[in-house]
Amino acid sequence: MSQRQTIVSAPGKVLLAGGYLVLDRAYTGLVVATSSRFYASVSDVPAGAASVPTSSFPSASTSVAATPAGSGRATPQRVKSARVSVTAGQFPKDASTWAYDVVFAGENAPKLVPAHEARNKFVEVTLSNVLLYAGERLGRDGLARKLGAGLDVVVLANNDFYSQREQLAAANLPPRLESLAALEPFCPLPRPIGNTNKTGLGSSAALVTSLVAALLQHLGLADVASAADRDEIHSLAQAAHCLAQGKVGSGFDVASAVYGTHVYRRFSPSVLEPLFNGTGSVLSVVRSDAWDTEQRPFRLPRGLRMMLADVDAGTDTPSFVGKVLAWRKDKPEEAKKLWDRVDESNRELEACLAALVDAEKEPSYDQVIAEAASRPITELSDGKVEALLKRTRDAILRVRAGMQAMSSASGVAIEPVEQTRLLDTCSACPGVLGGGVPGAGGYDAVWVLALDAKAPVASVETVWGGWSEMSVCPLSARQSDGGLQLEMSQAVPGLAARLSPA
Ligand SMILES: Nc1ncnc2c1ncn2[C@@H]1O[C@H](COP(=O)(O)OP(=O)(O)OP(=O)(O)O)[C@@H](O)[C@H]1O
Ligand SMILES: C[C@@](O)(CCOP(=O)(O)O)CC(=O)O
Repeated sequence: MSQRQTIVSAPGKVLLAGGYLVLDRAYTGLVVATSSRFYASVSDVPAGAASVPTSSFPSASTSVAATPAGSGRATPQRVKSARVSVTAGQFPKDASTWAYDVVFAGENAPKLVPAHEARNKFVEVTLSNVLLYAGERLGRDGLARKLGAGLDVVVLANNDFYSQREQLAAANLPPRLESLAALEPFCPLPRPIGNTNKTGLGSSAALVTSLVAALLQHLGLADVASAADRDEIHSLAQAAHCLAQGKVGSGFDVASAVYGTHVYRRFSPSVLEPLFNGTGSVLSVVRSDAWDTEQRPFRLPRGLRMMLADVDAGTDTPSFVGKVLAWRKDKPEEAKKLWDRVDESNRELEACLAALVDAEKEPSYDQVIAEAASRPITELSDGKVEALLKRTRDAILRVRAGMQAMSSASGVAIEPVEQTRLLDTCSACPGVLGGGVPGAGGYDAVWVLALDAKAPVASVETVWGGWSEMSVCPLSARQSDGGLQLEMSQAVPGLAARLSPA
């Protein structure tokens, strides 16, 4: 008999503008969700296939869930054991399955006892927080009933989340968009996740968010189609992602995984304090009135296309955030002026894109876009749409100038000169509005905003393909407006095959 299955997907992210600023609630960031998605599929373990109700590894005293406030120090009681396993479907199986027995301590608090030695912090912290939340809502017996013999979870990411250079080379394919389309969906990767190169689309945020949403949907605790439930999923996913990271970032990546493309204003980090210091329960934090995050609607205009590339400069981009923030603390007045200037450019870019969205209703809009695709943007006439395209190009250049100023002031290579050369060359192609380094910047990736037509896309691809200073490999993702989505396995190419047992 086939088991009940729930699949939820969450998009990847690109922070077009607002890197560093978005860490501060005074500023916002322009985050674009990608068409590349992360999928979490949850199925019931068939009754009778339950694990032996004791775990051989390790003892229950090493269980991983934080005990929620007020639940006491009761020793876990093995009133009922369900096995929850998570498998990263495209990675080598022996190193990519994480399994836990769920045991109950005190009144409602479920704990996870690892069933194997393999550990994955993001998976583990997410599962434990979802179960704590579910235990609080359903009570111990209610949750035990819902879990039954357990849950089998499979997570799969679109190819874009991981570098496909090796797969392309193995298939003798050049790093071009058409080659990416020739790779099989959810292409198997040869090494465990920790030894696989990621591309910056936010795999951990998309993993945590899709996992939280799929589990809550499967347990009947949320409906991803409901706006109120999405907010609750968002708060729980932010909490789990921050706990797994051991720090509180801005959270724009989790927000875009939930809500899709938008203008993001962060939550006050203090909302999560009770979880970090063990004074509050997961449910009380998720339902706290202190969540003050904001999402302003925003999308890219019709006829524009976001292109992405994974850059391999042979240089590891270290974590820049600490250094930039240290500089900001050291030079508060200089930093405030710079932050305000960058913010002005970011808001100008948002305003230009919004004005273009508004201009979509002009009868000439599509024709102007089609004609502009074969000409340098600077040479366009002063018609309404043409002028908006030129203004958008200027705004992108100003955003980049701000990031370059941040680089030289803080001594951190946010837009390194190698990236400046690449971006300037792309920006000179016909039909290209401009580009930038996403998020924290560095050597790892670039985005380009072009008119969505053959000529600009081909010109940018040619620049990338011939670039010798660094290896530039396109990603197949484009922009997408949507956030969390309930999925049917048959409707996603390659998904059903990857989900069915070999
Ligand atoms: N397919 C997957 N299955 C299970 N866990 C995954 C998967 N992909 C990523 N992860 C988890 O996310 C971690 C990587 O998170 P980290 O925060 O270091 O990167 P990231 O910022 O999300 O990277 P990127 O933005 O480049 O995707 C991995 O160590 C693993 O725990
Ligand atoms: C520097 C920062 O503002 C953006 C980091 O973005 P990314 O992970 O490099 O895409 C940090 C954050 O927002 O948490």
